[in-house]
Amino acid sequence: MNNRIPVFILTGFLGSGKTTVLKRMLTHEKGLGKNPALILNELGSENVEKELFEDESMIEMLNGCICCTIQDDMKSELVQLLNMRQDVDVLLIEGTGIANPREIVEALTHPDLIDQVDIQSVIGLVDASRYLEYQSIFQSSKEIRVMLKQQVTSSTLIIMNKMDLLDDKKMKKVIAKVEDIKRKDAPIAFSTFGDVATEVLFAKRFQTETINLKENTHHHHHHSHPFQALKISGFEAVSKGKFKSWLNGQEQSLVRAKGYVRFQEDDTLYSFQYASGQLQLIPLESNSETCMILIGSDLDQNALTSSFDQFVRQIH
Ligand SMILES: Nc1nc2c(ncn2[C@@H]2O[C@H](COP(=O)(O)OP(=O)(O)OP(=O)(O)O)[C@@H](O)[C@H]2O)c(=O)[nH]1
Repeated sequence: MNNRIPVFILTGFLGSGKTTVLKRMLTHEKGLGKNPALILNELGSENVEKELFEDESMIEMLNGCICCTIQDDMKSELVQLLNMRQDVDVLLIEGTGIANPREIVEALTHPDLIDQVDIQSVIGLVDASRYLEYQSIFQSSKEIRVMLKQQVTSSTLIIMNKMDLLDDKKMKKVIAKVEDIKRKDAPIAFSTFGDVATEVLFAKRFQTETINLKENTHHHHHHSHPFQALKISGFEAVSKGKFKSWLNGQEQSLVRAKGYVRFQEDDTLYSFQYASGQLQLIPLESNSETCMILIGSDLDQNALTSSFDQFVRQIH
């Protein structure tokens, strides 16, 4: 008898589209009358995307990264969730943009869990519009190249996302690079906003028994991530134009930003997403405090806060 819960792991660099795909998967599963549970692992100290998943069974894991600091927490919370919620019939896990999915696989194959969960697929999102740049901008950082490579090589399905943001020539280059390192049996699906066919998305592509992580990939080292997440919160309504140009002006160090912002123009609270140099705003009916989570490499909190003050907080 096999009643292990199917698990899908979503991996991919910061802003590549994991949450976008996760939402599609949730909608699909719920449409089938299933009861999905989620594990979201955010880098910042607050999960600003919470409102997207209000009705779900969710374990939030903040302030860390599944792969190094809270792997054990994930394991014990998951055991607890599965004991408490006998009705969960599919589990979706989204790692942070800098998680090594192999470590998530490692946690899921722990003796306490292995009999309860059945990994279906490691779905790797690639931001096609930024793949080449990330490799070249960070040429000096071996860690980033290693991280991107780990995510691609561990994936059993690659989703090349953000196809709307690049031309054919660049696309060919990205495909060639990814083809070069991915698993031979991992197909590539091309997408815009994660619009991948559900048969492709939900196919079982992972065989727990054929991957021996213990021998190959587990390292008990304390590596430091080259990324940080900074939170700036409780600021006044800002000018929309200034906010955009401030974000664009941080191009050097800022890879990703998200949070809640209020604009002087209409005094409405927006949930914002900033990735690939693009700002997306969704108006909310909520009184949440404004906050910004900035994710990037070698961020200087003081410099960022004071520059934010200068450019955005000034009310003229
Ligand atoms: N233009 C464009 N934008 C996209 C596409 N897919 C996702 N986005 C946007 O990119 C931003 C980041 O997408 P998410 O799904 O939140 O990415 P993520 O991988 O979960 O990001 P992290 O939380 O940083 O790990 C959002 O504003 C999305 O709406 C796409 O195909 N094209």
